[in-house]
Amino acid sequence: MSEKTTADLENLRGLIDGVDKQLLHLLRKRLDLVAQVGAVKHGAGLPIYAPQREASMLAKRRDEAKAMNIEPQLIEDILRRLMRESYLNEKDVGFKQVKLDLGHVVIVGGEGKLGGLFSQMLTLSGYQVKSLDKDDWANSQRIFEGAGLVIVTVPINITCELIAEQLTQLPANCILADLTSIKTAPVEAMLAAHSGPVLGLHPMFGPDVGSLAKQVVVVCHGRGESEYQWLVEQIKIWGARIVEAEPQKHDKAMQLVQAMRHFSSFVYGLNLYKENADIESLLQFSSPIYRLELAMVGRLFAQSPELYADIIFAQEESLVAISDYLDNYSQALAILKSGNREAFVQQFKDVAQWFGDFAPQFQRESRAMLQSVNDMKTD
Ligand SMILES: C=C(O[C@@H]1C=C(C(=O)O)C=C[C@H]1O)C(=O)O
Repeated sequence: MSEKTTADLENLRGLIDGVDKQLLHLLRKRLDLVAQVGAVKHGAGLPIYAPQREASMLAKRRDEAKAMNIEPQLIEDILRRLMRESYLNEKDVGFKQVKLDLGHVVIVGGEGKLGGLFSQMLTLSGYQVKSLDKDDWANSQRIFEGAGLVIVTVPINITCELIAEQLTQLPANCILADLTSIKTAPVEAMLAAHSGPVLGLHPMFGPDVGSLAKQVVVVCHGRGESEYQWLVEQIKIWGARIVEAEPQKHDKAMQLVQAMRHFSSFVYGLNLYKENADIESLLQFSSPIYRLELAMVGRLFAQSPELYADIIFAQEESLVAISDYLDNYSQALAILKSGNREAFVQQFKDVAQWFGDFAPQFQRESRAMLQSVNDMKTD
């Protein structure tokens, strides 16, 4: 059945359609300007992401919106979405090549998704990239000859063994790097296998990001920083933020951020499966936050089980973090079973106090996310 309407309504809708078309023309104009910005940045070697320019632009537009009686958050939302588009469009122009006399790059595991992304970014920056995968080891000698950078991005459980067995004969000045999501053991293995420059990298994002703008790449220094400083600069030009970390400190954080978090998402999914939950009807009854949570858990199961097994099994110490979680769950459940509402409320307050200013900050951030979850609804 078609929706009801009136002549007046249709008239107004015609006018709105006209305004929306004008918006489209303005968007085209903005995208063309951004493409020019991309070309200029490419020439000048400037990063794709300019946070200060963004902040000052947003502040001005918010003020102007207020003066025009427009909700400032409306223009901010629109501009942030447009800026995301800008990063993708700027990327297509390519990036300045920081190191001109490198020789070629070899990506060990280049057929993997993350390897593919780095291969694309390096190619867009003018480097010659060769991929080395399972079937290519017979030719590895030839592929490594003249290489200026070798990036290892293979499953965690074979990374150290592969480095120790296959990467001992690299050219002396070649930089050896890895993208593994743990850092202590791979960096040690690289330092032992190769006498040249070594660094550990951990991109804190999945291969489906589209652009590296605002994404974080962790850098663990190994040896010969001055030799690989250009690579760090190159990654910054792609728009990423660099966070330097000691490998041990990084790995400790991963026990909570990755192993424990992914494991609890896994159990959440496992529980829905065992309860034979009806996702369709759960979604119908779900508030936006529940939908977001379900999306976060559900997306895990759209990915590779091996990848998550690798991440969760990577560090034995993660078992402690995961067992602690289970203990805390049991203790909280005991409070619930005992019907001690007071104790629950007290613990809630303790945790809230510990979160401090982060709690209201997370509430603000999630409000915007929840609103866009709601915007996505179509029926
Ligand atoms: C267009 C630029 O690049 C990026 C995109 C921006 C935009 O779309 O307005 C603003 C700043 C940059 O992060 C720029 O630097 O001006």
